[in-house]
Amino acid sequence: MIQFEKVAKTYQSGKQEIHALNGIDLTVETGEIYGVIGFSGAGKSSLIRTVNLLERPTSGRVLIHGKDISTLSSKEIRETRKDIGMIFQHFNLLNSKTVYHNVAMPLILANTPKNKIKEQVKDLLDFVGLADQAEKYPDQLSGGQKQRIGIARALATNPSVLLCDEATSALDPQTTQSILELLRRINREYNITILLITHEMGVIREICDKVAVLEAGKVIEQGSVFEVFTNPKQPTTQRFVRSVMNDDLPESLLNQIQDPNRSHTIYRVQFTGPSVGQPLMSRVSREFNLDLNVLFGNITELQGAPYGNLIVEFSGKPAEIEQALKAIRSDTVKVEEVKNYAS
Ligand SMILES: Nc1ncnc2c1ncn2[C@@H]1O[C@H](COP(=O)(O)OP(=O)(O)OP(=O)(O)O)[C@@H](O)[C@H]1O
Repeated sequence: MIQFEKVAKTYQSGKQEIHALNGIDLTVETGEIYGVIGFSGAGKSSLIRTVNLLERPTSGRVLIHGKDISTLSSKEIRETRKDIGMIFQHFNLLNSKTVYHNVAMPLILANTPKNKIKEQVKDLLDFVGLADQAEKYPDQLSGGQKQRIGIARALATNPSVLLCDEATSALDPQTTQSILELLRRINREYNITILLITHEMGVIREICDKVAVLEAGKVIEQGSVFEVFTNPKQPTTQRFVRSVMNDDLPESLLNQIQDPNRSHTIYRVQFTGPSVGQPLMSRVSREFNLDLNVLFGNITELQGAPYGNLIVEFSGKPAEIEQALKAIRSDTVKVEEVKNYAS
């Protein structure tokens, strides 16, 4: 478990103070994949770097498995660092060393016997799918392969926590997908807690259990990925969710929705879980004698559960529309009027 308690970080840049983190409270439970998202400068790197003391908080505490890391002795810090692996956007590999040597490095530093190192590096390279690349140098590998080496190296000391600093930001979408799958395997098979930072909401949707949105050094929204994606409250969160939920309407429809003189009312209908796939709209249309015009619709999967999203134009008598909305709404179906789609 990782706990941030009122964590603040202020940098001194000449005479100027930069408040990168302004009182972060966040708990990452053991076994979770927790994503922190934010635009550039939000404070993501500063936050993740406090976990392994690459940065020390100016105030507040970071606890790992209940222990305040700022109170540890140098020996305890070395031990704690072995328990926390980290991977980076630009991989941070030693280009003058072979793949084998890069992965072996943390074990060499920990004075592990040579035959054990050999055995462990073989297992790690097998796990990341690069057993046949041991004698190559990083420059001879693709970005995805380099990140796999970074992951193997991070796992060498058997950590219980893995920190991922924009680990897929330098990779193409297909390679990103395969690295995210590998991270999910690491989490599921070894029960390693993963804290990742990213500016890509797709990464959060793909593998995270929980998400926190960071803005100007503050957590502005947090919760399960399902909750945050289906009901984003803050404008910044809404922008991030929009960036991946792909419900952009064509320009002509947007104009129609935003026309203050339009006579029909437009609603967003969100279905979750068992309600997805039921012929609710056609039933309501028949029952209440309404014309329903579906302007947009998609079904996606969030954390293994289906989630449907429709933008529907309702035309009919206001009293009947009101009745129909009442009939549609339930625990798993949310309806709200779309007043300004672009906002
Ligand atoms: N060592 C430093 N000295 C001075 N200011 C810094 C330092 N590191 C970060 N900052 C500033 O702190 C703020 C937060 O930076 P940080 O790198 O944590 O954000 P970020 O969300 O990770 O951004 P990015 O995605 O661009 O890396 C920024 O204004 C940045 O310029």
